[in-house]
Amino acid sequence: MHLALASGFKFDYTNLFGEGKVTEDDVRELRPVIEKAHAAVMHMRETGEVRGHLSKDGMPEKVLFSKLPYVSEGNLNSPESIARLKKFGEKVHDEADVVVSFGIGGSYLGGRVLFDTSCGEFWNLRTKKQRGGWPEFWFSGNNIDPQRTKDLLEHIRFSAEKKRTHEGGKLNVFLIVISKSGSTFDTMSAFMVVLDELRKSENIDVRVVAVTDPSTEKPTLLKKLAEEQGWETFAVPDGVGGRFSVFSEVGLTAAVCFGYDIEAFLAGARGMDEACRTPELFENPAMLNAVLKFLASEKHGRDIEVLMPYGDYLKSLSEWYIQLLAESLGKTYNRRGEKVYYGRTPIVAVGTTDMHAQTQQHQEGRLNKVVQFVRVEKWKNDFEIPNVFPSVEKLASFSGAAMSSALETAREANEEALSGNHRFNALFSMPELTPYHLGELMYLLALSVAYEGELADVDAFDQPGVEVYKKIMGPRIAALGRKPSEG
Ligand SMILES: O=P(O)(O)OC[C@H]1O[C@](O)(CO)[C@@H](O)[C@@H]1O
Repeated sequence: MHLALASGFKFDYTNLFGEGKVTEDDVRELRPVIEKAHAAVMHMRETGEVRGHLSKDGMPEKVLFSKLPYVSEGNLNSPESIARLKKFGEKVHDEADVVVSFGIGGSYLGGRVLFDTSCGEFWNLRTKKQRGGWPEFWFSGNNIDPQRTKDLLEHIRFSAEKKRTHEGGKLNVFLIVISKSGSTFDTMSAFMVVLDELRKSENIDVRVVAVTDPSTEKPTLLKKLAEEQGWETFAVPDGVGGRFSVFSEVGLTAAVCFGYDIEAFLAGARGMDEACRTPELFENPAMLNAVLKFLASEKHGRDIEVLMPYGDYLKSLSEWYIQLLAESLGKTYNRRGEKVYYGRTPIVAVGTTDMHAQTQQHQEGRLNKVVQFVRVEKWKNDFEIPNVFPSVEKLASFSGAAMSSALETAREANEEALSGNHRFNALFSMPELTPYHLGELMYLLALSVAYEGELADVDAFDQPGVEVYKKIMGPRIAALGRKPSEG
């Protein structure tokens, strides 16, 4: 049982729907709610209005992420804004040796997915020439970690020294600071440490680019700083929450620094958005995904979702999804103000790695999980496993197999084993690991949480829970600082 798009993207829900799983009766019973949810999501698409959604300051706020895939005049992503981003990418290509992107949560995770899936683990170990002239690209500000900050600085200083010795001239470093609120401690503290240290080096030329809320009414601290210091800026548009911002200048500013095809990525998101306009449940991938996962949780107690892509470079997709699902749907109150404690718990897993770690739990632990597989059908590179030790029968037996086929065989075995023991699972299948198909998948997941918010009647676009610890932490961190009397 699967839903396939013309692009080749598939959602296979055979092991999530049917006898002993989410049943036709479950879906039938929910029909009126599903219809209302679809009408609400269509309304959100057209007007940006989501019933009951308020900003952090308690003001009505539009939800506009579903506009982002559409690049046209007057839209959040317009031909001019895309051209400007690409021009910035060209400047980075021509002038930067090193880029460091500072951000956390939505200001980090989406860019990380784009980086990992296109550049991989060894990007920064290659020479500039091997990278096609693109600079090194590092992330920072996604933790308050003194050791990694020191290691990053040491690496940049070392590169500067190397450049001075071999080529002469200064190392050109671009620091991209991404923060919608403009004052997130983790991001800003790492940025200030790195900026301050790099400025001390005479071999390094530092340029800063800020990505923040562009509102002039109540400018963010980062916006004010950018104005004061004359830094170039890009925008986190109003109405686009961090966890939905990979389709905006948040994800795209980082992406153009490593030559990512941002237009193909947005085209994939657009293709998925168009596919999700139909009111036919079994033809609408985001609605179907949300309905099946909601019912699996509410009717069958499967309220944990393990997002398990097969392939190392997709691990960050799971990490991005953690924030999307957790902040969007983990809510104490529904929109009627009743205590519901809603929220399916997301778990990161990677195949085949976690088959040797988590699978025991998935296979035999509590019957409370849905394992959501992600598969790449055709890999850009592949290896045939060679017959290196012909006399060792066991090793010789699988020689000749392609690694990609073995990877899929392992996934299928896991799927069959889980299904054979009443373990709910499903599969998103990407024809290839391209920006287009990644755009489709990430957008499907983003729109899915909009549907699920409607089904559960919770506000999927706020995150009041994260303010609680911030209120405790803020004054305590401030108290650690130097007092004015201390100079
Ligand atoms: O972009 P900002 O404002 O620095 O926020 C980073 C992240 O912090 C959160 O506000 C949670 O604390 C997320 O929702 C957000 O993605």
